[in-house]
Amino acid sequence: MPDAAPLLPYLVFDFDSTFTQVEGLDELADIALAGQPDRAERVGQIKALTDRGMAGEIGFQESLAQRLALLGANRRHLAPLVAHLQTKVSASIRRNAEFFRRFADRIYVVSSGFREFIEPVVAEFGIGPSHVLANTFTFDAEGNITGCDPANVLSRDGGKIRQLVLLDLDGPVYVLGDGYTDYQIREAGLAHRFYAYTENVSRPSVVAHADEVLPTFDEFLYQLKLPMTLSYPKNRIKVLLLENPDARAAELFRQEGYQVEQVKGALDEDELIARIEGVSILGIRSKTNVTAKVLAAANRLIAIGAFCIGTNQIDLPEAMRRGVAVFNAPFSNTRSVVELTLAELIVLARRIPEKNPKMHQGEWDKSASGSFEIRGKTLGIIGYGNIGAQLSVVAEAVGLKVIYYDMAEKLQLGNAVKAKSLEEMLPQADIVTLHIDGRPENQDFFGAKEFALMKPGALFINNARGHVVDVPALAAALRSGQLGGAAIDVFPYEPKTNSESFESELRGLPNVLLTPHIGGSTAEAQRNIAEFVPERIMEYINTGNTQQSVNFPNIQLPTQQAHRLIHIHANVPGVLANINNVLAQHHVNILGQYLKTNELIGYVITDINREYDQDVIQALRAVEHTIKFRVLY
Ligand SMILES: NC(=O)c1ccc[n+]([C@@H]2O[C@H](COP(=O)([O-])OP(=O)(O)OC[C@H]3O[C@@H](n4cnc5c(N)ncnc54)[C@H](O)[C@@H]3O)[C@@H](O)[C@H]2O)c1
Ligand SMILES: O=C(O)CC[C@@H](O)C(=O)O
Repeated sequence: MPDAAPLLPYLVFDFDSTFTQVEGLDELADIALAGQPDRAERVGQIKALTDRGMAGEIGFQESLAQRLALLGANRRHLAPLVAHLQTKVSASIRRNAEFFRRFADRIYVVSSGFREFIEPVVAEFGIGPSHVLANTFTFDAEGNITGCDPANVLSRDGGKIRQLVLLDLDGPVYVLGDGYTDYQIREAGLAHRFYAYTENVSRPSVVAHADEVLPTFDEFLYQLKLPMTLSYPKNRIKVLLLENPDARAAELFRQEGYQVEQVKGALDEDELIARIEGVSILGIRSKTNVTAKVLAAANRLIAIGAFCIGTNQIDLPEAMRRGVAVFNAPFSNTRSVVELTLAELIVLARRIPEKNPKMHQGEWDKSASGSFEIRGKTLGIIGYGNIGAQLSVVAEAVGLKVIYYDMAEKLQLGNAVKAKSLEEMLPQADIVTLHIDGRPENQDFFGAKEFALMKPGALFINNARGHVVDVPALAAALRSGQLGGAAIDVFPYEPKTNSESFESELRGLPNVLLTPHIGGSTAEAQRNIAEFVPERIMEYINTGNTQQSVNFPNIQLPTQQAHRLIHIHANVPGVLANINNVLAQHHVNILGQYLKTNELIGYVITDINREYDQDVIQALRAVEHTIKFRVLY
């Protein structure tokens, strides 16, 4: 980017809750009052006074005098305070430390806080003492803080205004701060713009008066086209979370600085199309179908997070064609499904689905008829993937014999025996459980023919996907007694929200346990998923690494001191050569490059040695067959 120094206005920064995430005096009180019985109460009083002062409810001088009286601080508390504040610099300011060092002569920190702790904190950012305008403490002979220097204009009401008059800056002035006194500089005509800085605190009375609101410093740099560490402010990234994933997911995205919007249930195609514009990250579970039409309407979509294992609800090839990476949580709820399946096969073997409702109706039906132990029985597992294989181990531990069938070659665990076909397996199994994935080819995978091959009176479990079983055939097998019972957690159509009723011909059939798709619905699984998926997506957005993506070539390139470019293109010959020709024509040196392709797309991460200019970016975007191009940093 070109050097913006001559164009840069003077930037006047507030310190407390703007440059740093906290209020210096509040933190000093916390340190000074450590070990005192009334610490919490006094710190609370000091914070309340700070807030009232910042919101303009009481005069600054009055707020300061009252706070200092409560403080009881000493000179020896200042060193630990500084060390603490150095760890509390606002994230986006620390991220752009280079900007501060480069333009330090245009930056002033004007604060009603105290020079004793501000100077050492901002020094790390190249801002020298002459560009720090703040109060100074007064001390008694024992080093106790007694007050502040009354001669300093900043100790009085309207102090920041007077300070700006004294500064007499010879160019446009932009003020960035979280407090009312920062806005007053603009109100007094001493600044051209006031930016309400809300990264740490957002005060309605201040925001209401702002020319612009800045959720981060990146946003300021982006708006003014100034050099910045990120290529795009994180606060502009919109996340839409559907189907209520664990609250941790929204928390992690918000911590990253993204805007998060949540919808409790699933959305149908039209509803999603109406919401998807401007969304960069879409989070769903198993009930929202992300179709080609939805993807066509998604003008800013970078990634989709499936907060579950299954991804059959997403048009993965179309997402790929549009350069949208999809991530899921392939193992986070595996154990939960295994435990449910184990419980179900015991419960079905004891005909509990029939006995429990009878008890609730007052009927005592004590009988061993149709009940059996699972010890020594044969469990047939269809689909020996993550869930099927783990179930195999647990089932053997409780005395079941395991026979499994999978279309792919799988590592045989324990004493499990592989069946070459369903025809070989089904007549042998006392209980059959499905754990295949939901790919479209598996539609009606298990139907009348397969039920007929099972042992008469055997049990059937489907915790995989609803559409892989022919439900009318299942109902017929249950009614005829060919099946002794079934546990079903997944259905071809599932209600979108808890307020929609559940319709199925399986309702009311004997020894049938129906559950509302809760195989993975445990606190542990949901928490694991809510961490796993956002972490993968943020890693992709921040570094370009596609590790564990279900539709993108998986690339993991270590970060290095470089600028990183991400290029997604149709997998046709010559694209990489064209990218490298553009870089060579612009004299850009490649420090590292990795290309991986799959059947539809090519994905290239390129690390380059110097700041890119807009011409290179435009030329790279124009490379034929480009699907998406992103500059990461
Ligand atoms: N009920 C729930 O809440 C819940 C929770 C998690 C996962 N699931 C579902 O469970 C299923 C299994 O999950 P997983 O993590 O073990 O998946 P996985 O991908 O690890 O395993 C699936 C296995 O099925 C095999 N397979 C696919 N189609 C087959 C076919 N036609 N014939 C034979 N084998 C076939 C694959 O080769 C693979 O080994 C998925 O459908 C998933 O969506 C449901
Ligand atoms: O929680 C869900 O909606 C889906 C759970 C499960 O089917 C999965 O695919 O992980």
